[in-house]
Amino acid sequence: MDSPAGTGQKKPTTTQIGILTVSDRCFRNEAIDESSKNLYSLIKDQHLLPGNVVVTKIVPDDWDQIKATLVEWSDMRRLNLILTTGGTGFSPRDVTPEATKAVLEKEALGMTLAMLKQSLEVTPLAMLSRLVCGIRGSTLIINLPGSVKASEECLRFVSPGIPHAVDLLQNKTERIQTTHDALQSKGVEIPTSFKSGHAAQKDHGQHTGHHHDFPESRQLRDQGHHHGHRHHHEEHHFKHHPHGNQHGEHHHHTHGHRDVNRVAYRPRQSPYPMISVEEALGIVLEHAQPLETETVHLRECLGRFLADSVYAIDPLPPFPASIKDGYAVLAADGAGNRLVIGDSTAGSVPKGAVTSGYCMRINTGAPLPVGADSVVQVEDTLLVKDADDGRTEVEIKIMVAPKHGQDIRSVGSDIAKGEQVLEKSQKIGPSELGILATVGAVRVTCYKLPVVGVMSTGNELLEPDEALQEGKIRDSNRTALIAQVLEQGFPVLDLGVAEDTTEALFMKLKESLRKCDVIVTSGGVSMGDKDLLKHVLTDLGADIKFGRVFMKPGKPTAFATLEKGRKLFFGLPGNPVSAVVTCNLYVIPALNKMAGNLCPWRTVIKARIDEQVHLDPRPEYHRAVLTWQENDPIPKATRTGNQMSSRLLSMRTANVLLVLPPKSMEVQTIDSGTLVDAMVIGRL
Ligand SMILES: Nc1nc2c(c(=O)[nH]1)N[C@H]1C(S)=C(S)[C@@H](COP(=O)(O)OP(=O)(O)OC[C@H]3O[C@@H](n4cnc5c(N)ncnc54)[C@H](O)[C@@H]3O)O[C@H]1N2
Ligand code: MOO
Ligand SMILES: [Mg+2]
Repeated sequence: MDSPAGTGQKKPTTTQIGILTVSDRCFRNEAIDESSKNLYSLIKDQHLLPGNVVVTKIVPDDWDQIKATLVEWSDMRRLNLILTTGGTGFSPRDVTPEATKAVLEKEALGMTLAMLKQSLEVTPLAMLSRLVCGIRGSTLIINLPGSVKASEECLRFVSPGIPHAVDLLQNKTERIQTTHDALQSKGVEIPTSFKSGHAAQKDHGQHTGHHHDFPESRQLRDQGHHHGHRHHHEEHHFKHHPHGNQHGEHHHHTHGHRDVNRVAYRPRQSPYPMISVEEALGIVLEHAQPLETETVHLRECLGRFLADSVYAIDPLPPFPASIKDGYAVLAADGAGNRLVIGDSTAGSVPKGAVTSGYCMRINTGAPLPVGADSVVQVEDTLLVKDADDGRTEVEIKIMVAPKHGQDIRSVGSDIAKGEQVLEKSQKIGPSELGILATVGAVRVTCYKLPVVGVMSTGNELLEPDEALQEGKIRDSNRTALIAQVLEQGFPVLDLGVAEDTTEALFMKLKESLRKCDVIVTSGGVSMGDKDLLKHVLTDLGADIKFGRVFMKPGKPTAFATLEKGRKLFFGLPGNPVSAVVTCNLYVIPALNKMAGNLCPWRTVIKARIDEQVHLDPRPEYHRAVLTWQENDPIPKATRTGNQMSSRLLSMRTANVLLVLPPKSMEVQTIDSGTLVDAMVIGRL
């Protein structure tokens, strides 16, 4: 339903605005969405606000749809401003404020008050407006009333604060960078305190700009909001070009691309909103799509997922087969003596027919002879005489069940002709392979397996077979991650180690993208000045979906798609445990989904912790070993000692990750014996 409004291709640094109309009637086309049109015109034609309306949408007064759009526009489209109109009143269907609150990370009460205060001066009925304003990630969300008049009034009341708010929500670095460039463009000389080695190298070629780190003045700048003459510059600057000039051009913002070599400018706060594990996994699985299919020989498809259902051309058994070793008889003959007229052995076709008074010896799996309708197992017979003329007589000691077919597998009783024997998306294990063999399906259509490239990053890394050197450590992540992916049955490419330079990373990633469907790196995704991956990804045209997850270990995990979503990139944290844990949580489910597995989630079972655990402010994944006691169906979970994210020993023998909730005001510890969720990551 998104109608991309204002499709003029502006530079992406313009303030991006979305207008969300919440109205059952507009959604059902029973009313024209006048408010949205008016708001759009106020921004586009009357320039009430700087920026571009890049998307408008109408949703019904439905909590979920409002919420989903707000989340998508904030987290995925990363809009700077979302204006909702409608659904802020007292009628039963009015839920916009509630849906908005559900997605806000911080409320912006001042804006709400600004609108309500001035609205109340217009009419006391404004007290019935329940609108809400706030922040999600770096997006400002403002509820406006539904009517054209009230929504225009409120936008006018709140608009003076929006440009500044939007700017503050952008990464602070932009502010510092902007002020810095603005001052420089005004010819204000900024003291050069030092050129960092790398920067110097860079400067050497281009002599552009200076690489500075001026802690004291930056300190002033950081506090620039409250005092100091510099403030006026900033204030003046922002007033003058709040968001570039009227045409939305940007003079100073360098939103998209930051010069990562200006170490002093590295962000002080991550620009990536912290999202929950559930959201992160949801985003990963949304972008992990099943690959194309291919035909694979029976011998090569163990562990693969079927791309088509498989049917039986023939019935099984194809003939009525005996279940026992004994004698084929007519049930009607009941108990008594019989002359044996021959035998039917598996693999042969019996000659002759069984008639009343006669029987035929038969083996398990052998075809039932014509005329016979039951089999009596040899244990229920006696040899009467074995004449030397070959005429053998046996006594059938039991009454054969009146229903025909005793101890016979009728034609198709195991698999009927035309029956679906395997379903699309089913995983092919040993038994499924047997079924494929049964029906003669030796050429199997499966989903392709994603080719996974694993790369480590970091100047500190040595190969496992190298002796330690000053300041170096051995690379354990690549070995562990490759093994995890192999263990899941996916083809893996070892992409080696990229040292901490944008060039090295860029080249390696570009090269790897040609060969892999999925790239898994570890290291270089947190806040360090050598944590360059996220920048390089931007240069590669990646669409970074998230860069921080509210979890421990694994907080700085990054996920991106490349080549229009065809390739996935996982930037796992460098800490060895964080890398292995996040591979379990995000990479393995994604690979499974790409390989055609419709249930890619990890299995979570209940276990009882055997000691008191102190909770962390983040949801934590403790490594543990499950064991079963004879009298307790619930397994016991024993943790693997110190859970530091760097301590790979904590992964040793762990077969589950205990999913522990974050610490809260009410609960700081979990007592021994408590039932907790245990995500299965190893053999139980
Ligand atoms: N100022 C902040 N610093 C850090 C934060 C933060 O929020 N603010 N997050 C911390 C958390 S949490 C994690 S996790 C780590 C992740 O950092 P990176 O992903 O950038 O990883 P690196 O810095 O490259 O390395 C971290 C650590 O792991 C060692 N390492 C890296 N690669 C390997 C490998 N292949 N084999 C073995 N060991 C490896 C590396 O030497 C470091 O000791 O960031 C925290 N910092
Ligand atoms: O998130 Mo980190 O992996 O806790 O150390
Ligand atoms: Mg780091």
